[in-house]
Amino acid sequence: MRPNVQSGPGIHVQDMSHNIGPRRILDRISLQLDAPRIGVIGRNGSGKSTLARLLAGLIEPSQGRVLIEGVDVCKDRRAAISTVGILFQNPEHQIIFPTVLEEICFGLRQLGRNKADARDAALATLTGFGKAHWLDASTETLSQGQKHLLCMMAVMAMRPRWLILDEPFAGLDIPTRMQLTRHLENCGVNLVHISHDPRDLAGYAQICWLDRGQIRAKGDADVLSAFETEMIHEGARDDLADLAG
Ligand SMILES: Nc1ncnc2c1ncn2[C@@H]1O[C@H](COP(=O)(O)OP(=O)(O)OP(=O)(O)O)[C@@H](O)[C@H]1O
Repeated sequence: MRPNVQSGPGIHVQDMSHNIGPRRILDRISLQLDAPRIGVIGRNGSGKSTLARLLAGLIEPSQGRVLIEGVDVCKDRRAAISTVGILFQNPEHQIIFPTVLEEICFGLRQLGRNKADARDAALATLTGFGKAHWLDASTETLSQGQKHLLCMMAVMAMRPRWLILDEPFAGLDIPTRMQLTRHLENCGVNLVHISHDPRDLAGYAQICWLDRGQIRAKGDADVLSAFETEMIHEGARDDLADLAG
C-alpha cells in the first residue's frame, strides 16, 4: 500500500551548495520540509529554478544532498522518479514526444511498466482528467494551456508523492491558472511551489525565502508578508543594479 503522503519523512536538504562554473548559485542550504504545501519565494535570480532542479534530482549538487522520503533523488534516479516530479514554467522544456500517448507513456516506461500497462495507465489518467479523446492527439497542436495540462497529466500518471512547481502557470490566463491549480491541490500530492509572486503562495503553511542563494527566512505566512514588504521597498528604488548579474 502507498504510504499516506502526509506522514512520510518529507524533504531533507543537507548542507547543499551548487556552483555553476566559478560562481556559487546556492550556498549551504539546509532545510527540513514536511508540510503538504510548501512555498519557496524569492526574487529573480535568487536561485529558485536551480533549487527546483536540485530538489527534483535533475542536477547534482556541488556539495550536500537532497533526500525525499529517504530517497537520494540525484543518486537513486529509479526511486526518485516515483518520489518526485517537476513542472516547469515552459511546457516546451518538458514535452519531447509527438503524441499525447507517447508523452504520458514515457515516464511510465521509465518506471518499468510494459507497453500495454503504460498505455492503460495513460488512458486512465487522461480519463480521470476528462481528456480520453486526447490519446492520439499531436502534442504540437495543443495550446499553451493544454500543454501545461499534458505535462501535469504526464507527471501525475507516475503518481509521485511530491511535485515541484517551478512557476508553471506564470504565462497562463486567470481561469486556466485557477483550474490547473485546483486540479493540483485536489490530487493528493505534496507540493513545493516555487514563485517570485506571494499571491501564488497564499495559504501555504510553510514558506522558505530564498535570497541570493541562501535561505533568508523560513516559517509561516509572516515570511510572505516580510518578503512582500521588502519587495515593495526595493521596487521603490530607482535602480536596476540587482539585474546586473
Ligand atoms: N546555466 C547557467 N550558467 C550560468 N549562470 C547560471 C545558469 N543558470 C543559472 N545561472 C545563474 O544563477 C543564478 C540563479 O538562477 P536561477 O535561474 O536559479 O534563479 P531564479 O530565482 O529561478 O531566477 P528567475 O526568477 O529570474 O527565473 C542567476 O544569477 C543566473 O544568472
